[in-house]
Amino acid sequence: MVSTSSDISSIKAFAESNGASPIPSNYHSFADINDVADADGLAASIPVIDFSFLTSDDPQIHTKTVDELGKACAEWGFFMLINHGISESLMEELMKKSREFHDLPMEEKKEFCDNGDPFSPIRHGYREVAFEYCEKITVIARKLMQGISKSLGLESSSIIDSSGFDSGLHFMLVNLYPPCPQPNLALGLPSHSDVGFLAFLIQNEIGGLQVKHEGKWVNVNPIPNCLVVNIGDQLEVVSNGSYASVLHRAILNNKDTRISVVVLNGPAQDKEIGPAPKLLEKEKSLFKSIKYRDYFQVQQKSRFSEGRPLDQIRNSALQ
Ligand SMILES: O=C(O)CCC(=O)C(=O)O
Ligand SMILES: [Fe+2]
Repeated sequence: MVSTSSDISSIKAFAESNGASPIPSNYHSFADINDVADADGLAASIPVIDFSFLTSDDPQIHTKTVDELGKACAEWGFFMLINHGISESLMEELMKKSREFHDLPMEEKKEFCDNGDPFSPIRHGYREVAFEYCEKITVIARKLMQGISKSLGLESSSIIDSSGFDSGLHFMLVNLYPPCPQPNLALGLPSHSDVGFLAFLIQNEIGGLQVKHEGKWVNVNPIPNCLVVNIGDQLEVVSNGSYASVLHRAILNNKDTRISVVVLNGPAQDKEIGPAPKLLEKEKSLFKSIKYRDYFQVQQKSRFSEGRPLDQIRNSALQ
């Protein structure tokens, strides 16, 4: 259920206290709720990338995996990453702490908002676990960005260097979806694409993520312990549209609470991000260059609206 931070409490309280009654009409989602997933067969063909092959010293294995990565980005904008090296226990601990955070009394949660540094008041060791996990994700993201650059025919460090990735804006979202008495009337998160280069998602054992593929919603049933990785808007821009930032959404169920943790990696805020110049030697530029900070504002304002935020920086066909 989409909400501002001020009404998160009411959704959770509603789910906990009054779960059997109809959901308030302001949570009804009319846009694409009836556009149900009808392509379960496709779920089996979601690409799987083996991270240990990408980082292999064997040039043949590495090159083959770079090709597979490029294909996954071009055809799906999305893949499951296995053998990424993050321990099962760290991922479990992160999910546990995330649940504990959502279960804190509202008063205690408010301290997170009131304090300028969202991490400073975190109790129960959440900060340490979240930092450790995010650091590991950033190392993986860096390697993937190198592979993705190569798959586009660019130098491996090209996107990292030109975007200021190493001082980039990276952040973590922790989503909680309580059981919804009428999951056919509401969405957990409406269709959207993510800002930045790559988004990494893990979830508890409850499914709900769907991606749009060839016009159809496809259920994503992650392989245990894999990272679900999707392309964000800035990679679509840098690749000049070759790797589209995938539309995805979260659906609800009426039985179990679902949690997902998403880490987004992106450029430095003051960097102008546009299509890679080398690609424009042979192609027309599909996007205007814009500072990441400014795009971020655009994206936050229109994230769940009808048109896509990327449309606002798309060059018109007439140009
Ligand atoms: O919870 C999910 O499956 C999707 C979360 C998501 O897309 C997001 O936080 O941007
Ligand atoms: Fe997302």
